[in-house]
Amino acid sequence: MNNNYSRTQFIELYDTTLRDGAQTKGIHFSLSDKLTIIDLLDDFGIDIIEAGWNGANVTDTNLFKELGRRTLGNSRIAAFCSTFRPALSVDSDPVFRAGTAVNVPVMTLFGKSWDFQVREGLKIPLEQNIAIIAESLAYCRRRFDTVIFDAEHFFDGLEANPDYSLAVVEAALNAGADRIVLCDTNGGKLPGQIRQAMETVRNRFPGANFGFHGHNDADTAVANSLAAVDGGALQVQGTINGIGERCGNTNLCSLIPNLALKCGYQMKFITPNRLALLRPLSCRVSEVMRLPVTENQPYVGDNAFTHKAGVHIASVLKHPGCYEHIEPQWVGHRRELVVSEQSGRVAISHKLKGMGYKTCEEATLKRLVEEIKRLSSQGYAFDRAEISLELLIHDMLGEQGKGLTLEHLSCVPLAGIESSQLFRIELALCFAGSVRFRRHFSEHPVAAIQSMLLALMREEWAEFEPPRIQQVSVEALSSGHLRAWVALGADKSSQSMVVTGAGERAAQCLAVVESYRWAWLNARQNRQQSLHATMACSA
Ligand SMILES: CC(=O)SCCNC(=O)CCNC(=O)[C@H](O)C(C)(C)COP(=O)(O)OP(=O)(O)OC[C@H]1O[C@@H](n2cnc3c(N)ncnc32)[C@H](O)[C@@H]1OP(=O)(O)O
Ligand SMILES: CC(=O)C(=O)O
Repeated sequence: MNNNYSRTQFIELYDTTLRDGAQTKGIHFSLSDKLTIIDLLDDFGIDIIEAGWNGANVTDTNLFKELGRRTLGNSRIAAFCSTFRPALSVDSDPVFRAGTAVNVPVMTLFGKSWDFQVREGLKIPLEQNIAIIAESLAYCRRRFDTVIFDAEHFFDGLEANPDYSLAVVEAALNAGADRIVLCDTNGGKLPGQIRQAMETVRNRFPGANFGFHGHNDADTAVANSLAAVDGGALQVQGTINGIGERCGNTNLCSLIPNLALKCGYQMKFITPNRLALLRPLSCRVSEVMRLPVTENQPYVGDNAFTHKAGVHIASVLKHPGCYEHIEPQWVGHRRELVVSEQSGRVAISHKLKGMGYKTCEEATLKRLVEEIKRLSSQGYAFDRAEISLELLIHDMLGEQGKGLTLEHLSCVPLAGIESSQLFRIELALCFAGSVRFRRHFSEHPVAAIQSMLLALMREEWAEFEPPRIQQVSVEALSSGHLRAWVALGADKSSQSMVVTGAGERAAQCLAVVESYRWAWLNARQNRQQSLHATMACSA
């Protein structure tokens, strides 16, 4: 494995998490969410952060007011807006006027570069669209340090009517655009097509600066971005975790390490130390978006360096390079080896060592492997249930009764959230004195409790009593109380428990969790596990 930072060319990173990312179904940024993400991107070392569209919604309007007063350490802020609308003018289009009335260094305008879109979307003559683009860009040229033109649907346009698409690019360059960003707006292109198109524009406009904006509808956005860079694009646009309209945008969490580690491109701020902030960045942005990072997401997902197959684990323990393409710490991740029905003796022996067992006889090891496979065939899943696995191992090695302790639980309203509807809930479970399970949830209390209960069920409990946990739901009552159901039996109605929490919101959360603890104790009484809770509520 080679950590290869060798090329001298700088690639400019343009993040559109807060603009194209905000176009994702289910994602809604508040003002403080946007400010938090801007700080994270700035610390990480993104060159340009597209913050939103002034005037398009209240949050963005307030955001640009706030941004006008701030300075960032590394990044420059871009505002996004369309060219003025055909029936209006630079002076009379209120959307264009508001969109460009911002105190930021970079202005990005998007315009049509596909004749079909001009005819069908704008319903105007092709020449008029070119005039609108030129005039809108010239207006911005006089007001901003950097002006970027996003040529929407450029690749579709180049295929359909190359003369027209290239004429749009020429007009944008002549009007003073610093970068022409070629957009695969419908996200259907493949790397070979992007490479060829890049060659065409580079030959036609030598010396011009191009960028690439890719969508992931054919699952090729990252590959297309790499092809664009290889073809001469100096700027790449994308989002954290690949969010964005429809199937999303180029995932910067994959693209950045590919550019740095695989292709040897340099990015102004992305040193090896900064690259090691990639996974924390991805997780933190996810947390702000209240969406989990997809587990199998390359580089940053939970499973990116998780080994499950017995054969893989046996080799990785000899040399990680046998089944890893880079070292996890380069992107701020860690290696994980999990035990399951896919394990052999090596994986389980490794687990035993980690638990402090110095030796284990071959016959015992074999018995453990067989028992794990037997239980797995009944629906137990140990790869997500480390503590359950450890309880089983202790039992089988004659050390029953080692306690499982709920050590710490706190529920704190998140500072700086204007709605004050969000809580940060922290939960730590200790087993045999060391913390084995820790989770943070930053959510509305109802959602947070659901997540917490489901996580507990999935990871710590359900494996021992698979049929018994049927459903958990939490509901906010109009009285301000929370009501929780924990359905314990095969027949959901017969053993469900209803608990109503009272008091302050944080205390309500704790009341519900306490009720869950009660359910847990009842469900586990046959196993005689002890559960002690110390709860702290700092609300
Ligand atoms: C490729 C991309 O991802 S572009 C992303 C664009 N982002 C968004 O749309 C999110 C934010 N948008 C909004 O909040 C609203 O759409 C606004 C405030 C921008 C505009 O709202 P409205 O004025 O009510 O217009 P509406 O959204 O209904 O329609 C968009 C208008 O822009 C026009 N338009 C679209 N592209 C362009 C362009 N490149 N140049 C000029 N006008 C354009 C459309 O033709 C349409 O006008 P029409 O109905 O007269 O044909
Ligand atoms: C500009 C943009 O978001 C697109 O063309 O997809």
